[in-house]
Amino acid sequence: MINLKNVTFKWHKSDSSPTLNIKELVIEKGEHIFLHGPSGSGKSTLLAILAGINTATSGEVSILNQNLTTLSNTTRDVFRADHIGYIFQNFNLLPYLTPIENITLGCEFSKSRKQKILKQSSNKNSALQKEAIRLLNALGLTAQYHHKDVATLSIGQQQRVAAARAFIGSPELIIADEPTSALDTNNRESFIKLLFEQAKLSNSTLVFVSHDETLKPLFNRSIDLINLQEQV
Ligand SMILES: Nc1ncnc2c1ncn2[C@@H]1O[C@H](COP(=O)(O)OP(=O)(O)OP(=O)(O)O)[C@@H](O)[C@H]1O
Repeated sequence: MINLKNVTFKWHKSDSSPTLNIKELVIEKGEHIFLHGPSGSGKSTLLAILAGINTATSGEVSILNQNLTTLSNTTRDVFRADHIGYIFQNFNLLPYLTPIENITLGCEFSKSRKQKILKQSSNKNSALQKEAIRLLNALGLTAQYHHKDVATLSIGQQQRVAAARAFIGSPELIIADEPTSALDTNNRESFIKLLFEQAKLSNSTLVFVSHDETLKPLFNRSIDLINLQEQV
């Protein structure tokens, strides 16, 4: 599913040492990975490389057998929209749209994700909306909030919208960057369990970043970025 070989990444050519220096990273389809490491160790940088938002300075980054380093920027953007759902640290939702609008809009960027939903539905007009509502309910946002502006929702509620947007159209890979940092421990665990349920339903691999090591036992495998990095 994910294969990294001899990957380095420098933010600037003049940097004396790379931010990332990873000899090998293999993640299998369906794994739920907990990625951790101290602040500044490069977790968000690595996620941006996996998502093709940034490109490796050297080495090979292969996702679903596609070497991202050989793709043009436009093709990489299409690849990301088709295969990757990203839950951002600050959610990146459009504040004056409703949860349903935010989620269905996410799907407009990928023909293949949209098609997956339309294929399973007899009513093509309402299929995307229905799927958005199913995901919001499954992720714990009750109907009374589905049509309110996202800006009026709490952080925990916005987080559920961001997760639903990532999952719509069942992308193969879900990347989550510290999405639980604003929640208390009980809510973190229950949110992660809901993420796992959706990941299972859509057969998605999950890479989840957090500082909070108490969450580690919930996952199949944890990766410490400090151990993964080659010392230079
Ligand atoms: N846009 C950028 N331009 C230049 N340097 C950057 C940029 N973003 C991050 N860095 C640097 O890359 C290093 C790794 O940052 P990154 O955000 O990946 O760490 P992190 O492990 O996700 O940290 P945190 O847990 O605090 O979110 C840091 O030294 C940071 O200063």
